[in-house]
Amino acid sequence: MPSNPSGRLELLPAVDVRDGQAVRLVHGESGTETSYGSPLQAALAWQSSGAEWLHLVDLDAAFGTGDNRALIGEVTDAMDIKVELSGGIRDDAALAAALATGCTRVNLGTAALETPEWVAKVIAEHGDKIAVGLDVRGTTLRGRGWTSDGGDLYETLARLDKEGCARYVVTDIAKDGTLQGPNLELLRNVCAATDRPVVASGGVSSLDDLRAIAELVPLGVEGAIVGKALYAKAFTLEEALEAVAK
Ligand SMILES: O=C(O)c1ccccc1NCC(=O)[C@H](O)[C@H](O)COP(=O)(O)O
Repeated sequence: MPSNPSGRLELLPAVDVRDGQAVRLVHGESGTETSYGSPLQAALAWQSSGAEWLHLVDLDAAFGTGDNRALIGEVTDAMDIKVELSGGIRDDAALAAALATGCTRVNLGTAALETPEWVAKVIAEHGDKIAVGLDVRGTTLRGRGWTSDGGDLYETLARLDKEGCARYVVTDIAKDGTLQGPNLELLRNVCAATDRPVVASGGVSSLDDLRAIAELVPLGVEGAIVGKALYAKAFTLEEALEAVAK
């Protein structure tokens, strides 16, 4: 089901923060960081290039190596555009801190695997301010910064659908940060299994990749997160927005 009335694929440039720096990882693995400097400067650059969304990740919170909460708050505060916050949001305190930044929505990952009752409760309380990140290797979900196994993708999806989850952010970890192209088959399969909108994440390498994801909008893909390709200057955000404009 198309969720985006414009029929246009939304783009979410990513700023992943580790130890106060904007970084990119390969396969989401700690220790594979390439640093790209100030998260605030990166976010402001995407905003001035015309982004409607920012996908902002606290990698330290995701890996359990601390957090960048103050910096994440500063970046979110500086944005006039919509912000999706991800990374380590696993309890009431972290969720309250994330929502208090004024972000548009938060992305829960590990919690959906380890504390499903809590996730059902916050979905009921906060509706579409909550998305769930389905981070997979094959069809096995991964949690804790993608370091622990968390069950079957489609069983979890069916449970979350029943609980009223508004939206899913689907990442093929094997593709993430590799510039190898998105997993279009996975996106098609997830769209076939749920009527909720899907945000695609991981692997985008070219404008043709974005055009291929945009072809899936009628199936239910609403947006695409773009990280490494923008930092590696494979294309500009302006070119990306133009490529998916209807
Ligand atoms: O989102 C998370 O919580 C997360 C946790 C642990 C490792 C990575 C995590 N997110 C990574 C991203 O969301 C990337 O920014 C996104 O998939 C972009 O990928 P790419 O375009 O391949 O750089």
